[in-house]
Amino acid sequence: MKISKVEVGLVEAPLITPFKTALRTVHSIRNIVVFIYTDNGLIGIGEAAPTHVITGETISSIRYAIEEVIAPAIIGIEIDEIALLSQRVDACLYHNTSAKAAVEIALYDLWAKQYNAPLYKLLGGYRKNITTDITISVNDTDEMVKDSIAAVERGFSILKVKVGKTPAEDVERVLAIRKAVGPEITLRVDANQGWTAKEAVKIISQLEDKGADIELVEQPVHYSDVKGMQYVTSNTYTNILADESVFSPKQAIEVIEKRAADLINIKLMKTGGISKAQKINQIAEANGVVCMIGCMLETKISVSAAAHFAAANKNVTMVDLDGPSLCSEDPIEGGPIFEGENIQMTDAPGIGLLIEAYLAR
Ligand SMILES: C[C@H](N)C(=O)N[C@H](CCC(=O)O)C(=O)O
Ligand SMILES: [Mg+2]
Repeated sequence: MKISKVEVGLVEAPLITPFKTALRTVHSIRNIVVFIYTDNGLIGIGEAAPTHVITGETISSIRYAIEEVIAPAIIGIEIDEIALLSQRVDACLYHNTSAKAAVEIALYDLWAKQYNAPLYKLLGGYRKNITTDITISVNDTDEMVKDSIAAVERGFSILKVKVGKTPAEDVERVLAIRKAVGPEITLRVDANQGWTAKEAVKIISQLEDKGADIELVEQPVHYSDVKGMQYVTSNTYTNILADESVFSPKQAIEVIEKRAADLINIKLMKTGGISKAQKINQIAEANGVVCMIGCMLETKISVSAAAHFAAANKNVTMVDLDGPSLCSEDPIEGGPIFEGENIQMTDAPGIGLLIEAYLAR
């Protein structure tokens, strides 16, 4: 079963409310979708999010990378040579991790379909259900409190609170949300690189002292400031989660060796797909570091692949796969079932999406 054709298109989905972080504001999702065909008629699907502020990629760069560079490197190869295919995708160009992820997701979708098995079972099959958090965009405190209450009313028990845009107001923001949602709700805080190391220590210490009861703080400082993150990690009690600082297995090793963070956020759009995500998770697990699976602004296509990766791996204990929950419409049917905070795996082959129905629309 050989790869015969690679096609690239667009997938669009409106967001319920604008998505705002310290890095950007987005009003609707517009991502690349990739279809990979085999000579016996199977189709694999993948998706790439153009998160230029984090991966440096745009719609045009992803399209070019897939059509002009990655596709020629994989056409004609047998789908069961999955390690060779991953190596080809990785080696044919530098960086461009989301473009690589879209292709690798489609390849793994095909690989599992070939065995008529759901991908999460072939990757390890550790669990059938996972629980995602939901993002609260950074806004004025009152709006964030309102959004947090609405998220809890939708059934979410874990909130990922975005901060870092106006650091002087961040303690007030988080404390107001804690007061509004009560002690039972888990709060994660994501600064998206918005603080300096000293600011981070001051803000996190105040949150600790004032009883905000935060589960973790994600990427407090600039992605390249590994020493700064180490300073934050060693001068606070709260768990620090590395996000933008870890794209590759090598960066994971550096962060772990330097004790620059307590936890690692793995995203397929940063790793270039599933094979490197597996490697980072194994490195982390061997060093006693647990991982989060995260996403960019992604639809159910690539988030489904991330859910399969998370369900497969015991060491992935935290889930931030809220892309579909942030959208007012689902672009595609099938795949894992997203119901509020619960994501339930199914036995459908591959990542489980109904590609033919999507293409026929
Ligand atoms: C969507 C997800 N919950 C999230 O917050 N991801 C961000 C980056 C997303 C983006 O800017 O597209 C993160 O974890 O930093
Ligand atoms: Mg983050």
